[in-house]
Amino acid sequence: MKDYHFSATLPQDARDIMEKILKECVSLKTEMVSIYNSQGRFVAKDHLSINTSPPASVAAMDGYAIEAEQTFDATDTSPKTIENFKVVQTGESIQGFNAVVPFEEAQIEGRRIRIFQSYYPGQNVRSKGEDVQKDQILVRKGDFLTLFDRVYLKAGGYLEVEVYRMPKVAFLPTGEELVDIVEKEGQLVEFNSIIFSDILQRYGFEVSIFKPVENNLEKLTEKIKELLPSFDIIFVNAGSSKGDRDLTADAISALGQVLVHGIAIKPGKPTIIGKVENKPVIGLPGFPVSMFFVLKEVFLRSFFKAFGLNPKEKSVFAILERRLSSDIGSEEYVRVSIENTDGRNVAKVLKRGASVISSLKRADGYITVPVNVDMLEAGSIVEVKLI
Ligand SMILES: Nc1nc2c(c(=O)[nH]1)N[C@H]1C(S)=C(S)[C@@H](COP(=O)(O)OP(=O)(O)OC[C@H]3O[C@@H](n4cnc5c(N)ncnc54)[C@H](O)[C@@H]3O)O[C@H]1N2
Ligand code: MOO
Repeated sequence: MKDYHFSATLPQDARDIMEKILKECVSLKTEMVSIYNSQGRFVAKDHLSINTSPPASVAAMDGYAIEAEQTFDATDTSPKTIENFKVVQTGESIQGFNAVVPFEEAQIEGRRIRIFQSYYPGQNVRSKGEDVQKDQILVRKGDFLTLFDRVYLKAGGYLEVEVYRMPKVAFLPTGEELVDIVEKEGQLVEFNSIIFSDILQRYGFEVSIFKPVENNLEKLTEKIKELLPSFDIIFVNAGSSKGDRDLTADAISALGQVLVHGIAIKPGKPTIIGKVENKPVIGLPGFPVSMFFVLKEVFLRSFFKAFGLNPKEKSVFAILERRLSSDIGSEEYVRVSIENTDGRNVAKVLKRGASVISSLKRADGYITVPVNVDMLEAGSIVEVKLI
């Protein structure tokens, strides 16, 4: 008889198992890419600056390069006249001088200039190395490259950067009801593939989306087998719970091993972690919201940890608008919108159903309620991970 029950693995245990199989089965190669094509990639080694930027002290204004000391005590009523100066344009070296008087603040008198105030050394100057010093760390191994990391790399002398090649991942939806456009009763639009590709492409994974497979054990098993040689990780979507037509766990066991079926998280409980021919095969729940959180909080969190990656995700602190209750025994992800009221961030809890994408559309982020917490009081400060 089919077993309809699940035991749920604790979330941290499930993440540890995921991390272990990722380390065992996946290795990240590296490649050199142009700085211009490096957005959204993880750096594969520490990059130290080759250059100093600016390479010399340069003018920050168009004007006269001077020695600041010669202007000390100059005022409107007792100006100073200076003979030793050089006309410089913004960005030009001020070698031999230490300050710049903008054209509009001085009067030229033949080969001399008259100054009406004192200037300090370094005034209107971009000093040598003020932005980047030679040999300083520009980006660290594992850093997710942001726009300004890349600007910094180029300023520090790099035109190419060594990054990780992220795994090739397959997304295999299951269910004969899934179509691109609904034409008859019983059909539903397949949209989880958009969530999947967006979240993983954001971090540079090479994503391939396949057409839905029907709920047939033989067909599903065949399809997984066919994909194995070409991909590093296979994600099967839906069919993860224990309905009569939920076959993902059976297909994985037929080919390899199911290590986890059921995690104490909400939403996302029916998640499957498996291994076939030394490749991770992961069963994601069919509900879009569940799939989203499993990808973020189980798969990606474990992946980043396994390979020492820093995705630079952002979170903000907010005040919880209303008391929030949660089931003890599961780690719950609660979607919230953030509103700024009287200069303070207030987190408003949105609908909690796992099948409603409208609540994700409205959400700015989510709160994680730990396994052993059943209540967060109104007014408590919560960390909101931004979506
Ligand atoms: N008797 C039980 N039923 C359910 C349980 C349970 O413990 N016992 N768990 C529920 C929970 S929690 C979740 S989450 C879902 C997980 O469902 P499955 O992974 O088995 O997925 P399906 O039942 O096949 O699909 C659920 C729902 O999502 C739609 N779907 C599936 N794939 C896509 C896609 N690619 N794009 C858009 N929509 C998709 C599918 O049509 C279904 O409507 O199970 C509960 N049931
Ligand atoms: O685990 Mo389901 O994902 O709660 O809705």
